Amino acid sequence: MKTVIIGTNHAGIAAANTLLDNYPDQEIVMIDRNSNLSYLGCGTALWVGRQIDGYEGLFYTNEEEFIHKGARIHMETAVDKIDFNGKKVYATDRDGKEIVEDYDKLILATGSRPIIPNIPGKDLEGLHFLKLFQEGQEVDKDLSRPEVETVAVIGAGYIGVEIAEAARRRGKNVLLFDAESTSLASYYDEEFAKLMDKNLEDNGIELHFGELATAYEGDKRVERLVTDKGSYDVDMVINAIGFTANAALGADDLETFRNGAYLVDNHQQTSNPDVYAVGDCATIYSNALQDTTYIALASNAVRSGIVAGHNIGGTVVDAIGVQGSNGISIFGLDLVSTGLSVKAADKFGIEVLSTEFEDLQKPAFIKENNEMVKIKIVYEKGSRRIVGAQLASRQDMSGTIHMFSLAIQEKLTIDKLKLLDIFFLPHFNQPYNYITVAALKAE
Ligand SMILES: Cc1cc2nc3c(=O)[nH]c(=O)nc-3n(C[C@H](O)[C@H](O)[C@H](O)COP(=O)(O)OP(=O)(O)OC[C@H]3O[C@@H](n4cnc5c(N)ncnc54)[C@H](O)[C@@H]3O)c2cc1C
Ligand SMILES: NC(=O)C1=CN([C@@H]2O[C@H](COP(=O)(O)OP(=O)(O)OC[C@H]3O[C@@H](n4cnc5c(N)ncnc54)[C@H](O)[C@@H]3O)[C@@H](O)[C@H]2O)C=CC1
Repeated sequence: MKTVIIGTNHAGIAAANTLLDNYPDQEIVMIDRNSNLSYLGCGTALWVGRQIDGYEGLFYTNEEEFIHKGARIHMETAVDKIDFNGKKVYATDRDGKEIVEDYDKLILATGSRPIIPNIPGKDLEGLHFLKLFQEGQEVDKDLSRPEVETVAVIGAGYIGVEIAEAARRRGKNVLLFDAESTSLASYYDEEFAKLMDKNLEDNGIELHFGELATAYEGDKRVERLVTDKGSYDVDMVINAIGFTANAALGADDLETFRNGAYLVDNHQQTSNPDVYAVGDCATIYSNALQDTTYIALASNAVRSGIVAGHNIGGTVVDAIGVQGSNGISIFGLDLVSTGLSVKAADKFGIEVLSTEFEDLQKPAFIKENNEMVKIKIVYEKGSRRIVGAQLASRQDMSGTIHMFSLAIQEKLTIDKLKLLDIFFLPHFNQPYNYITVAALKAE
């Protein structure tokens, strides 16, 4: 059987490796218009901010590995059209030559692309987006120019906050804009987002929230950013206002979600049984929402690629849904969340209650490495099942959010959490630790 995979980044790679490592009878063809693959975008802010030596370690595989495994791979080759009835993919390679690949099964792993602010001045130099490795290189080059003193970042979501920190670490004046009233508004309730806002301000980043960019101004290169509240002299602008699914290739032939992403079932199959979609170009099931949604994360891209690979290979594997777990670490402040915030639950019409607590991670007699932790647990009013959790600390709490991710997945109630067996050792936590106390406080 021959499977063609369009898109060879995190989702396409996971699907290809699953097929190549487990199903030797499979013929695999991979196609991507980019010149590189497996780049960890999450590392861009780290190397641009000089927190890691360079970008070399941010690629975890390469073209040769797939050739070695027996795949055929066309890089710098853009798919222009798919004939879903004739089961053929039409592409153009780097020399302008047409490539035609027929398929038995097709995997769409075409990912996402940045949303472009629809405002005047879009053709000026000095305007950046941050999706591809090449775009990270451009941002890094611009930041290296001494005449670039002031940087505007539009969008205070994950990318915007991370790249604002990076530009600040490079000694630039940084203005961070967002349409919402706080940073990270899609992921955290206000009392958590405001911790990040203060952290950003304490590190010299100028916040402009509830402010919408209306124009880029300048001669050849951007010189001013105009918003609905003012006009700011800037030397470069980084746009980070979200991603949209790259689903144009199948939009006329496959069922799509309200945001244009390919609708898939729990085998990653689209409305065409021979066509699968994975990663940022596809929908995903949220266990918190108990509904189909869209969450563009590498963690989801990898898992959906694995599910598609096994189902095509012949092993029935059901996707188990996700919670949208995510985390961010900025100037030493860590925020992690999973499932729904109260604000997100309200937006989706889910009636919830919440319980909060804040305490030192360990007993006060532990003087070293003992930071405050703030926790909020969100649970559904009727069922009392946990639907979300948020944590903030200068200490690593990723293990805790993984536990809450499982709790949401398994529909654990807040009442079941109250007496959960959580070990005590003063080196690690308190006898009454913050999870237990927050749960015990729940009404
Ligand atoms: C700066 C940044 C930081 C991030 N940090 C994190 C993080 O910390 N944690 C996290 O979970 N997620 C993070 N993400 C999100 C994560 O990178 C994406 O969710 C992930 O890349 C999705 O993988 P994908 O393979 O589905 O899509 P993509 O990575 O978008 O890859 C799609 C591929 O398809 C190719 N393609 C598209 N159309 C065609 C066509 N017509 N012909 C040929 N090839 C085509 C593209 O060239 C691309 O290589 C970050 C993203 C960015 C930009
Ligand atoms: N640590 C992590 O897990 C990371 C995850 N990612 C993922 O990559 C994807 C893309 O990240 P982002 O681009 O940061 O998207 P995002 O959705 O996280 O943030 C977009 C931000 O732009 C704001 N915005 C939207 N339109 C605007 C406008 N016209 N003017 C001003 N602000 C506007 C929104 O309010 C939002 O805060 C997301 O799915 C994100 O989860 C990215 C980086 C790190």
